[in-house]
Amino acid sequence: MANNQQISINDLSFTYRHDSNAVLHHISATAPLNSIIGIIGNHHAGKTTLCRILAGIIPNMMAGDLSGDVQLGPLSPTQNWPALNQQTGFVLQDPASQLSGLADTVADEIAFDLLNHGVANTEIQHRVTEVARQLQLTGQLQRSPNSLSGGQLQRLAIATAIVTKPAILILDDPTSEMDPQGRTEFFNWLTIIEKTTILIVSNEIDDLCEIADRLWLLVDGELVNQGTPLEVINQLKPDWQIGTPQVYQLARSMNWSLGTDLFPVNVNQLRGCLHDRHST
Ligand SMILES: Nc1ncnc2c1ncn2[C@@H]1O[C@H](COP(=O)(O)OP(=O)(O)OP(=O)(O)O)[C@@H](O)[C@H]1O
Repeated sequence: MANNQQISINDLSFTYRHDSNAVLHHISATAPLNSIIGIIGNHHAGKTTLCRILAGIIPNMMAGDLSGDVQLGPLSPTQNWPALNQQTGFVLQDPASQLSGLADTVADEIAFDLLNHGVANTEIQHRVTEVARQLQLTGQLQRSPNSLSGGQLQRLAIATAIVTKPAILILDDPTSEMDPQGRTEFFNWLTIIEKTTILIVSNEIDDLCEIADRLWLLVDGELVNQGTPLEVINQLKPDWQIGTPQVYQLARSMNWSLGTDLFPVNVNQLRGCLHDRHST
């Protein structure tokens, strides 16, 4: 039975039009709304395809053979896409491709969707200023989007996605062009967004293990595991070829396990583990 408080994917399979092989095979997964879900996997595992389905781009804008069921709370990408679309911000792998191309300045680009929604001017200015501050674009507001660096473009794409305050944020590899400091700041910032369900594809396994409530692990189009980062990283199989966080590598090499025989995957867990060792 559908649960209005969770994301649930039930026996989802998908094949792109004109292809004979399925990209996603019988995927079933759940997670609570308002949590952070990291989607990880090997090369061409189907992570982007899953994001497109969650955002409703498949099947509403890209065709193919889709079976199974997807619910994001009360809404479904196949049955209630207009309503879901209104509540969803999506950041594509290629940030430039999601900009309007019509705005002269970064400020206008961020304001674009708000203008289309008929939001009042004072509110638009307030939100643009706030989002630019959060994403460190304040100094770029009067520049042309065409003049931005790759990392700044990614931040602009994120700004345009969050300025409408979506309840669901789907981020497909949003930090690939950011420098390490910008990336860490971005991941930290995700944890302070309230009342938002965040689904994020990323190869930055260290950062994901710091912030994600759950990980979904895709290998060759199959969901091979889901759970907390602690569970999923400790249950990796070598032939899946998934990178592990540095904390985990260090803890394994030093044999610093948590009481449960699991090795820590983030700094807090490592701290707890070292504290327990010193106090026994
Ligand atoms: N628009 C499309 N039409 C046909 N096939 C596609 C399309 N987009 C992706 N594919 C194929 O689907 C498979 C999964 O691709 P997808 O981009 O979803 O995986 P991914 O895990 O995000 O990949 P990456 O590791 O490159 O980020 C690949 O074989 C890819 O070639």
